[in-house]
Amino acid sequence: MKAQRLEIRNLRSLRQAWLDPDPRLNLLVGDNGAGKTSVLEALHVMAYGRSFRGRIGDGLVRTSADALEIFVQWQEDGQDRIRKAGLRHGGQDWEGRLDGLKVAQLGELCAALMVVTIEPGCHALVSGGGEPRRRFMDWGLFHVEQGFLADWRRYARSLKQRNALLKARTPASQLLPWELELATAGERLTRARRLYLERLEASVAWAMDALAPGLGAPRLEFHPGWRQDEVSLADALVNAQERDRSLGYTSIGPHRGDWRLRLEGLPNDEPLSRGQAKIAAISCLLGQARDCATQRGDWPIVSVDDLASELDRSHQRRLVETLVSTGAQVFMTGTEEPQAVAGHAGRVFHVEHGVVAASPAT
Ligand SMILES: Nc1ncnc2c1ncn2[C@@H]1O[C@H](COP(=O)(O)OP(=O)(O)OP(=O)(O)O)[C@@H](O)[C@H]1O
Repeated sequence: MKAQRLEIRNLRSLRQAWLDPDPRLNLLVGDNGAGKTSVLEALHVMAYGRSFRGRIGDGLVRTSADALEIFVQWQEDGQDRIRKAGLRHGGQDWEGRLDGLKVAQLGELCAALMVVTIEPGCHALVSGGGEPRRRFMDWGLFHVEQGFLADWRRYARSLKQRNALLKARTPASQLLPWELELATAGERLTRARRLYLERLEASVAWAMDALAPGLGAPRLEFHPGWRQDEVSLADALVNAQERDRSLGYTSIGPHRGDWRLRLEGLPNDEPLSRGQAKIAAISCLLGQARDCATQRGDWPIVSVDDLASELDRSHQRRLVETLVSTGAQVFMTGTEEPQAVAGHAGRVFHVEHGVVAASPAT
């Protein structure tokens, strides 16, 4: 995917910004607090319905404005059709348009535009809690597996119902229909997640080999969220009823599913440094982008916020060269032009006090 036009209004310090990006590497340069990350947040919001720095309601709308506005025009690789998405979001209320038509759900915009964001906090993907890893799996499946979203919604709906009944201490017989629904959708979700991670391993290995061969071959170890090797989800839910009733929520199932990155170069699971964790996480994200490209014939847009954060020069160079070799469109921020980017940037944007200005690449 190649963004041809990006317009942003009232997002943090950006009152109004327009960018006509290069189809390859775009560099956003400026001092701390200038508004570089906010440009990447705009792309991320359109692709995920939230920022990588929190929800839209949590300070994304410019102080004194009612709502932020984002417009993206892009073309999918190998397609003539020009696509356009617009979003106006006030933190609660929102309006979205896709190719000129009003959308009923934010998910329609998220399904259209694929963006993979590499940001300073992304090391949490390998060293943090399960939530970002579940989102990672489900984002990949959402974009490459038809039918996954329907199963995911079915699961989320029945989980909500079961939890409400548990809280109300409803008799076990009334839980059963929801448990059946939960188990059917949950087993399907789990099968899709397992197959996805098995396939993804090769793409993560490709990225790891390019970025940090010393860490060795990766293995993505799947945890379904219950003892799937011993019992079906339907039986596990019945077995957990007593405990869940006292807890007031469903304690097992795919909503507790997870995966862990295991590295051949660290056979005893020695802890990774922050920089190593970041490189490992970047490898997972790049692997995911490559899997999308293989499955859909179209690379997602890749955003890299603060290239220099946690990465030494050699890893910065490896990352830039790997990204350039894929042909993906890349947006990258830095307080100055990183050495690793020299000669690669198609367009440089200078960001100062919330104003974005393009200048020819040097
Ligand atoms: N809701 C808001 N309204 C107005 N300004 C805001 C709002 N939220 C944040 N800001 C301002 O926007 C700026 C943050 O911009 P951003 O994080 O994009 O900068 P940056 O160039 O990426 O900085 P750094 O290099 O430090 O990461 C800060 O100056 C901050 O005070």
